[in-house]
Amino acid sequence: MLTLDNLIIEQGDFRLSADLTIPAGARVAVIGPSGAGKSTLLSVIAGFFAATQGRVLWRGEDITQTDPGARPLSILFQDQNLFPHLSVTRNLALGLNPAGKVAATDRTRIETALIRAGLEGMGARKPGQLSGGQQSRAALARALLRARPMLLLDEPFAALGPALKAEMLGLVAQIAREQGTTVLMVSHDPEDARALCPQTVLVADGVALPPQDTQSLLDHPPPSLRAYLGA
Ligand SMILES: Nc1ncnc2c1ncn2[C@@H]1O[C@H](COP(=O)(O)OP(=O)(O)OP(=O)(O)O)[C@@H](O)[C@H]1O
Repeated sequence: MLTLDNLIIEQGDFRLSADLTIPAGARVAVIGPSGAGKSTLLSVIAGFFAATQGRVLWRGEDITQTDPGARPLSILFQDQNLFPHLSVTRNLALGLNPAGKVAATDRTRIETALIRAGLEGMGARKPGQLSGGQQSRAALARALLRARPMLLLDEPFAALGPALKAEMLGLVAQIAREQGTTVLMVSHDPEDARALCPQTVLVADGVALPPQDTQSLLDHPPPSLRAYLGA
């Protein structure tokens, strides 16, 4: 269970509050107007940005001051996921061990993760030698390998075509089911939310609301969401 306990997040004039709980193993979309604070909220959970007030708890344990690398989560962005100068295998190895040494047992696990992500035999390539979709797969393979309890997704598949995006979302859902992962996914596409996330956190008007049913939220959007959806 992820708890955001009376969080106040401030950034210049921007202010966002969040007081909510996400059950362990839930798949939750984070949607709301541009600039509402979705990415900032994920940054606070990941530990890249400190809230002004309040606490972040995982399974009741206060992780507010925990270093990003020691938090029980992986995060995927639209870009900046892979180190361009390292091979795919070494990029994945960094997910297992920050020193990046590839032990023999790790090699087997890495190859298995690559196969799962549809990248068999591509471990020696640099990210620049992969297509955009293959780079997304490699980043997802690294998250799969890390097997952290939480997966934060910040529009990671936005640049992909519809078929590839659907495939990647399917892979996320499969991994999340198998590993019992709690998924929080920022998306600008309501259909992504419907496809992957039964629950949604609406971020609008300075507040991140507790998760609510995705279907009924999108079918009956409040005014703050209606304008954004163009509904
Ligand atoms: N470094 C910064 N200093 C001050 N304000 C910032 C900074 N970075 C972002 N902001 C502001 O914080 C607010 C939240 O930004 P954030 O990127 O979290 O929104 P978002 O909901 O993810 O937007 P989008 O959907 O457009 O990606 C915005 O109003 C933005 O202008």
